[in-house]
Amino acid sequence: MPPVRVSRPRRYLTCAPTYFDVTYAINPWMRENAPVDTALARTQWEALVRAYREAGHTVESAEPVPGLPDMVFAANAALVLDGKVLRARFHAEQRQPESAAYALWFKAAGFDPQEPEPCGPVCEGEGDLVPVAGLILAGTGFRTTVPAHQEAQEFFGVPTVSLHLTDPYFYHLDTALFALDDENIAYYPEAFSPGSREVLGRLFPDAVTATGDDAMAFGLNSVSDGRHVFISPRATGLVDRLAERGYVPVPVDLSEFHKAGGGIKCCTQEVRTP
Ligand SMILES: NC(=[NH2+])NCCC[C@H](N)C(=O)O
Repeated sequence: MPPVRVSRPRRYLTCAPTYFDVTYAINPWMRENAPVDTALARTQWEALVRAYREAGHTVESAEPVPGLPDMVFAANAALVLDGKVLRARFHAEQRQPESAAYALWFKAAGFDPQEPEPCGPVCEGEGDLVPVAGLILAGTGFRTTVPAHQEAQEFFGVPTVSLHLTDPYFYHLDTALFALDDENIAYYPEAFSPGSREVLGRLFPDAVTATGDDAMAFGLNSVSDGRHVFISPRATGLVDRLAERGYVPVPVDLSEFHKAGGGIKCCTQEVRTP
């Protein structure tokens, strides 16, 4: 019998897809996909918010800004740990204004977000920084750079572990790995360099690993509250493996957002307060 998994209530920051679209291409998904169905995107995003609330979580929203079609991907705007907000410095020029737009929400919500140095290293928030097991797993290769991992370590006083991503379809760490709970992760080993794979194997010998099909279906871009795993229903193999381990998969299909290279986790920033 798998263990009974226990959820912890979470606070999630999102941004409505009012201006969501694919108008430029900064990852391979954005080059290959048909136009976005805006009405369907809205319906899918509302289903995600509903699923979070039904599981007992708090969902808040930053004000969407016209001309920022990727602002719906709230995960990238910052990393919040212990109430401390490390703001993003985006790689793509088109996304750079999002950092300040989200800072307005953080200030209004009573946080004191740090002011990122204009010429500092690229850091795409929770897209590449995943807190778990007393560490921050930190992705690099396409967006966030290693100096930003060091910056995060200094800022939070939490050890960072740099992991190298090698496949452009998995350009953010959160497209290839997610935290199942405070101790364990699920990931797609082939998205990482051989050395980083070995590191993950040593740190998480009990991890759930996913296949290429599950990963391409955005199965690793999931959100877990420790019990419920909000996951793409297209990642069928991973859904089954999680259920075998005692997690409760909650299917939410964000197919319209896949066209921009994003899924459930990308649309969700976890606001961790003490
Ligand atoms: N956390 C994420 N993986 N977010 C997805 C971001 C998608 C966005 N179009 C980009 O390429 O930047």
